[in-house]
Amino acid sequence: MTADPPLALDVDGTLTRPDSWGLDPRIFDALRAWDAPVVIATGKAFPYPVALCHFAGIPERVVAENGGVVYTGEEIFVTADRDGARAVLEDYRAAGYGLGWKGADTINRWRETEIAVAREQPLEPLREIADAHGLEVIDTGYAYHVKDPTPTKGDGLETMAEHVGFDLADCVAVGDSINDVSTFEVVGRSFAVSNADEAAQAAADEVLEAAHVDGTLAVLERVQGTGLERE
Ligand SMILES: O=C(O)COP(=O)(O)O
Ligand SMILES: [Mg+2]
Repeated sequence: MTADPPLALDVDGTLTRPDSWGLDPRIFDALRAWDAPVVIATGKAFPYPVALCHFAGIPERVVAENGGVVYTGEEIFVTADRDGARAVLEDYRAAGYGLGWKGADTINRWRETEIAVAREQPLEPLREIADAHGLEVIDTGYAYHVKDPTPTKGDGLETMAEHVGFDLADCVAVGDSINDVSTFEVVGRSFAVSNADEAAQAAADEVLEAAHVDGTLAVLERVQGTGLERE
């Protein structure tokens, strides 16, 4: 029997609706029907992709916080610490800036290894301060992430593949931004949705014609049943 290939899917810009914010509901059935490991690889804090898997009714296999936290469904790996990002935030605040999130900042509340800053905040001083602390700022198009240059989503995916027991050469990835480049570098087949940023488009094996979840659903249709032969 031919199986489906393992998947590594980004969330924002990749599983979301083209016209507005939030997941496109069509993705739930597609993920649930998938006959191979599905890894949600995101820059979002750990609980978000766990909840996505939970409500989609699929095993919880997540690479969160751009690789800082990996949950294989059995074991949690936290491979970065947050002290550096905290120090950057302190200096950024001392310079008169802030995180920029409204309400109780649920974006960062459960984040364990990095800090996300709203994109309305000034980027240059954040970059300068992060640089002075040996950290980087990546702009996903949804937030500025203050993080260690490693681990990356790709590193997290390697941990996942090793523990779940699939081959990354068989894995298909879809993403939309610079934080997906490391994913694209470690998988067998990579696709950037048409709304992807320059870095993701350049790194992907193929840039799709369709945007957001329409692009992702088109990939799923195309690669379904193209995994390894199984007994
Ligand atoms: O958290 C972000 O900024 C983007 O999230 P994503 O990696 O799922 O697209
Ligand atoms: Mg994204």
